[in-house]
Amino acid sequence: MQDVFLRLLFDSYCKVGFGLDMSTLQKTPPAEQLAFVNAFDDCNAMMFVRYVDPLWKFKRWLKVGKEVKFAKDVATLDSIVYSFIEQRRKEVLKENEDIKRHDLLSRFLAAGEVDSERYTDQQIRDIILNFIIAGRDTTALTLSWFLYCICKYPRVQEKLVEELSQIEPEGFIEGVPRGSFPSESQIHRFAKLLTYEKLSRMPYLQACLQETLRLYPPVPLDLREAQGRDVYPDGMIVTKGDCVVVATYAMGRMTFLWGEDAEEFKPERFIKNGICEQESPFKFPAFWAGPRMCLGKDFAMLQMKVTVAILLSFFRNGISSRHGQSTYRKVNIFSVE
Ligand code: HEM
Repeated sequence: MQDVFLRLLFDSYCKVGFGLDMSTLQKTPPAEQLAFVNAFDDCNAMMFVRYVDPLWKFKRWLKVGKEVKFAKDVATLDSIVYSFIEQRRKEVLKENEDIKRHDLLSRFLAAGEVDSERYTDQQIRDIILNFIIAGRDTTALTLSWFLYCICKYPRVQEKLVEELSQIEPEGFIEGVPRGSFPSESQIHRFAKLLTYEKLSRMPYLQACLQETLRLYPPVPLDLREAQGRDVYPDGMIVTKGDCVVVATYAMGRMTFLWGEDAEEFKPERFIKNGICEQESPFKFPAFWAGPRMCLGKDFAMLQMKVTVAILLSFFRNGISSRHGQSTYRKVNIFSVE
């Protein structure tokens, strides 16, 4: 499922970022799209290699090893992204209402029209790629761990499905033959019911996602370099240039923060009086805390809620009933060893 989520999120963020249908969820995506996603993934992996290889600059200068492939991948990304930018610039210049798009790229370019020196193509490339890098893997990994958790804890899955049944209390799935997959149009019809307001009124769904992020944060460690001397509340001294690591993964499992059941997947810990409470980001820093917090937090939560609502409303892991009778398709696609 992780691969499917990565593709889903890639398509989704490319749509929002560039206004493009990447179609990587298809069995055979178009060649240009495939070249883009492969170059994107390889560049991402190379960033980590550079992080741990102190000789990477030397290798780049010598044009040897992985640096050769990296340079090619960057060239592939550049040529594709710059052609998107050029295409959109032409559209924005036409000022034709019919083709006015709402993707980030068109918005940046339109803003640049007001003040033509505002963004260079390179800046726009970096903003859009950064948006996809920041959003795709984090959201896809959280969704993958979420599925793992609800398969491991069927009680939670059952409770969540019950909450999700409010979306369409009339039984949207009636008419779908038992044991068969719903059609695309049935899924689309259901997806249209998922308004922001409806999803905001689902405390258990929010709590399940928060609980997943507590136990399996997709950014498990975060680093900062101290700009000056500081003394921490426990007396530890940090001097200028020290590297400070915030271990978000470990923090999510600390019993003094979360209680003796810290290791347990228990969304109820966030629910108080029927409302899902937001923890202080300094206790729960999955999206970081302080001035450089994640800018895409609300967007990511919404994207995950929509995905979960659709998946769990149509596909479940061996749970049989809603209101006593199975009105959901019982398709065992999610199972945990
Ligand atoms: C579950 C999903 C996500 C998680 C857990 C997450 C987590 C984080 C974390 C921990 C940081 C701080 C990184 C650092 O400064 O070292 C961060 C920053 C950021 N995130 Fe996210 N993120 C998620 C989704 C997204 C999405 C969907 C977007 C964009 C649509 C996004 C955009 C950003 C941006 C632009 C920053 C940099 C903010 C700044 O430096 O001022 N994130 N995110």
